[in-house]
Parts: sequence; C-alpha cells; structure tokens
Amino acid sequence: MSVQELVVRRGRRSGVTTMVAVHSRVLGPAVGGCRFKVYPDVRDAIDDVLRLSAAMTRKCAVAGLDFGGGKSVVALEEVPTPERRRDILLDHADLIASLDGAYLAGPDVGTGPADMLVLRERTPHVFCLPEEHGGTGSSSGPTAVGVLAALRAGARTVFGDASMRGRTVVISGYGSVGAHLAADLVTQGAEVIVSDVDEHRLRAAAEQGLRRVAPDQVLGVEADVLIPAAVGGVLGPATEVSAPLVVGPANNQLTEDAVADELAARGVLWIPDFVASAGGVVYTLGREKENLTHDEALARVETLEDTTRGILDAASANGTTPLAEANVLAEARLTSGAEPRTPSPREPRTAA
Ligand SMILES: NC(=O)c1ccc[n+]([C@@H]2O[C@H](COP(=O)([O-])OP(=O)(O)OC[C@H]3O[C@@H](n4cnc5c(N)ncnc54)[C@H](O)[C@@H]3O)[C@@H](O)[C@H]2O)c1
Repeated sequence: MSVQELVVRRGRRSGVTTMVAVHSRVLGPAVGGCRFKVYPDVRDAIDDVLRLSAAMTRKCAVAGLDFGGGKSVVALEEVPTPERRRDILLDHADLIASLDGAYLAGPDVGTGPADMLVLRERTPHVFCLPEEHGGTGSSSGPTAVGVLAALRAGARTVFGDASMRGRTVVISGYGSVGAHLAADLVTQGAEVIVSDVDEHRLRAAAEQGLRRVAPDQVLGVEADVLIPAAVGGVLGPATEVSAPLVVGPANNQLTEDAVADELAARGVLWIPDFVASAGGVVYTLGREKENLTHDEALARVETLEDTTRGILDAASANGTTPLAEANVLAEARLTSGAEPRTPSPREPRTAA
C-alpha cells in the first residue's frame, strides 16, 4: 500500500502526536475523517492512518466522487480533559493547515461536528461543521441510508428479494450509525438484535425494545444479516460467521483482503465496507462542496444500491468476489479518471 504523503508531528501546545496520511489525490483533494483515539503505541496509530486513508481512496473512487483518500489520527496515550482536548485539536488543525488543502478533515471515531468547529479556528479545510455553523452536521444518518441501499442489493442477491420483513438482523455496534440502522430496520419489519461494549448504549437499545447479545457472540447469532457497525478487523481467516449476508459501515472489516475469498467460499456474501459505508461522505461532500439540496444529496446516496448491484452482478458473472469487482471499479476510475459508476461483467476469459 503506497501513500502519497504521511506527516507526523508532535503538537506544540499539547505534546500529543497527530498525523495525516494523504493516500491519493488522483481524483481530487484527499478527504477523510479525523480519528481521536487512545493507541497502545504510536506505530499502531500510523498503521491505522495508512490503512484508513487507502480505504478512503477506494471509497471515493467507487462512489464516483471527485476526491481522493486521506485520513488523520490523533494518537492519544490517555483520554484527555476537555481543556487539553481543545489544545490537541488546535495542534492537529495546524498540521492540517500546513498541507494547504491537500487534505480535508471530517469527523470520525472519537470526533464530531463540534470538534470540526475547533479545527476550523486554524484551518478552512474541514467539513461536517454543525448545522448552525453552515455545515451538514453528523453524517451518521446518510451513512445508514447508504448501508441500507447496499443491503437491498445484497438481499436481492442472497434471498431473491430486498424486503427485510421477517428477517433477523444482528448489528454489532449500537452507536450513531448502528442506532439509525436499527430504528429503520425495525420499521421495515425486521427482528433486530444488537451488541455493544458500552453499557449506556445497551441501555439505550433496551429502551427501544431491542434484543441484545454479548459482543463475543455476535458473529455466531443465527441471523439473515450481520451488520458490522463498531470497529474494523472483525473478520479474520478463521472467523465463523453464521449470517449469509454481511454488510455494514465499519471501516476495514477484514483483517486482510484474502478473507473475502474465504467468506465467499463458505457461502457468505460480504459487501465491501468501502462501498457500503460511502453514504456519509457522498451526502456531506455533495451538500457542502457541490451545494446540492438535502433531497438531491440523499438521492445520490441511494445510488449506492445500483453501484452495489453492479458489483455483485459482475462478481457472479465473472466468478469473482464483490471485493475483487469493487477493486476493479476503483482502479478503473483511478487510472482513467472516467466515471464508471457501475461495473459490467467482463468478456469471458478464453484459454490461452
Ligand atoms: N458515522 C459515519 O458517518 C461513518 C461513516 C463511515 C464509516 N463509519 C464507521 O462505522 C462505524 C460506526 O460508526 P459510528 O459513527 O456509529 O461510531 P460510534 O462510535 O458512534 O459507534 C460505534 C459503537 O460501537 C461500539 N463498540 C466498540 N467496540 C465494540 C465491539 N468490540 N463490539 C460491539 N460494539 C463495540 C461502541 O461502544 C459504539 O457504541 C465505525 O467503524 C466508523 O468508522 C462511520
């Protein structure tokens, strides 16, 4: 995985190490979220920022966005006080500003629209400001809309129809996106089971009447659909997954790309996370950079259903995996700069 630029700096106010990875600017300025997280070692943070920035490149390319992939990480040693948090964010903002618009930052795990406002004090290169400050606020709702669009395409492939009525869906991570998904799926008539490591989130789920399962049992729950909506790296070579369809917003769900082949061989349809999780960035950048209306931007998020369907059709026609076809789609756009929003089945290969 090659990255165009990685900048790591110790903040002058806070002494905390923050970093920005610009993975690709072939399609436009690099966009990505700012992750604010405690890491055991700064090298873990560097691994994270590199992997996440590469995923953003594929996400933007597949979604047809004229932006490249980037990511930024604040590598905390411990959870800071509110005053210290502000200093850390200002340090991070100075780092983003030094890149002169090569990287635009939005919220990610550990940050939200209010933090973008702090970054904005030092750099204009931020998006997802709070709505009262002219931004579009949290992207969790549109991200959930995109996951549901990808889910419809996956359900048609696996079950022959997109309806979630009577289906059992297990969601790992009852956070911002997970809660949106749960509420929508209940409305659609699905039985929803959720899991979270945070007691407060579990209580919120109980208040909504949702069944709960322990985090270490979530993958084995007998369900039609598994939605990873918590953290990355949850699907490894030996991971047993009960549900025949896996689709969710968590970034970098696979520990390595080869897991996609293993899941396919076991009859599990896994929809690449960088396809299913693009709704937030599609909506936000559409509104904030192209001045689309709310409805226009949401309609663009809904096109992720067609994009996913094209990927799944190509995988079944070519005897490959959705990951392979999503990568083909991303590469095609990155090498040609053209606009192929959906892939087409390739000519059958003939023996040499
Ligand atoms: N919010 C967005 O717009 C967006 C966009 C693209 C991708 N994503 C990704 O989707 C995922 C969810 O995003 P979010 O905004 O809802 O985050 P969030 O922080 O609001 O929610 C994540 C939830 O997962 C829980 N969790 C953490 N570890 C867990 C574990 N091992 N098992 C079960 N639950 C666990 C947390 O307690 C939290 O409630 C993240 O991986 C994020 O990077 C989010």
